[in-house]
Amino acid sequence: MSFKVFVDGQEGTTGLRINEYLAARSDVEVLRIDADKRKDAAERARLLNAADVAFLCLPDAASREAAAMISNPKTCLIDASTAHRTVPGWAFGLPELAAGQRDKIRAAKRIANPGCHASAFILALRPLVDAGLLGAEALVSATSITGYSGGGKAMIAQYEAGGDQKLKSPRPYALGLAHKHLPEMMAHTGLRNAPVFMPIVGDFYKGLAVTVPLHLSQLRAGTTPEQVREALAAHYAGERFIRVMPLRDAETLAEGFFDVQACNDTNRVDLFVFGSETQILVIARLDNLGKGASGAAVQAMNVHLGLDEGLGL
Ligand SMILES: NC(=O)C1=CN([C@@H]2O[C@H](COP(=O)(O)OP(=O)(O)OC[C@H]3O[C@@H](n4cnc5c(N)ncnc54)[C@H](OP(=O)(O)O)[C@@H]3O)[C@@H](O)[C@H]2O)C=CC1
Ligand SMILES: CC(=O)N[C@@H](CCC(=O)OP(=O)(O)O)C(=O)O
Repeated sequence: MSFKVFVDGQEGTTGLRINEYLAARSDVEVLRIDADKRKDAAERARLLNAADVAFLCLPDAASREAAAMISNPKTCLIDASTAHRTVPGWAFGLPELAAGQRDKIRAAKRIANPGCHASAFILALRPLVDAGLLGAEALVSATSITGYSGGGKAMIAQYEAGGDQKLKSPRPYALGLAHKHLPEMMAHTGLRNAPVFMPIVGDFYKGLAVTVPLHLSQLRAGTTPEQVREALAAHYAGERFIRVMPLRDAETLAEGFFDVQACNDTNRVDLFVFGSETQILVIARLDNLGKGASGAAVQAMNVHLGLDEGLGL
């Protein structure tokens, strides 16, 4: 059996990558929109409603518009934008989030794909909240180092034009402390306070690592770095796309520097715990266009349709 799939926003960064994943598959038929009609509402509505699964790889406003165009009750939407990630009635497309999340994705006709920074942050902290090591009232901070493809076509063009000296060094942003991923970071970790979150974009195409620094005194009394690592390993036991690295990963420590790009071209998330007697760093690394966007969207489709979750990588 072949499923009909439509990518609304097929010419964009996330849409193109989804199409690359789908091109290798014989179990899906991709419905294409003519390039000159890709913003034609009637043609988009026709294809959205002809699809078993439609990916929305659009700015937030266009995603909301697309969602309102659906009249076919069988069409499942997987929205890569920020528009629906904490909206009731939309399942959060992160199968590894917690027990039961796959069932929600299977049952839903509306799936919100997590944001790239948010996926890494949530996967690093949700197990610690669930295990009672980190209280829901905890005040945490996080940084994220990301490649420039996270900013879509406009940012890619800016970096690839070259010549602007400012773009050569890493650039912290979201300095208004209101990054658009904060609501989903809170909603899906269970943390009641927004983290102090500072993303940093660098002069490389893709790859992302979120770091959460914690004093052990912020965790349940007596918690050790070993227990933090164990909580992550227990939460993700059997998850094919999540790798919990050994405590104080020797290879990284020997290298002396953290490689933000080592999950590129995979759908994997690597979780690290580095620690001293009093402090830890929890780091989650992913490809912002893999598990941070397009890979995650295709994985969610596979879960929804009851197919193997592998992406043929
Ligand atoms: N890049 C990333 O790493 C990630 C992106 N996302 C999210 O995914 C969504 C898409 O992002 P991304 O692919 O990076 O963005 P891009 O800017 O690369 O692509 C967006 C595409 O949408 C098209 N578009 C805009 N408005 C409309 C409309 N009304 N109807 C049809 N098509 C339209 C654009 O057309 P045109 O070609 O004319 O500009 C463009 O091709 C965004 O919401 C983004 O926040 C999520 C996770 C990661
Ligand atoms: C470098 C860069 O600008 N990154 C984007 C995040 C891209 C992403 O994954 O998130 P959305 O799906 O929510 O757009 C940002 O920080 O806003």
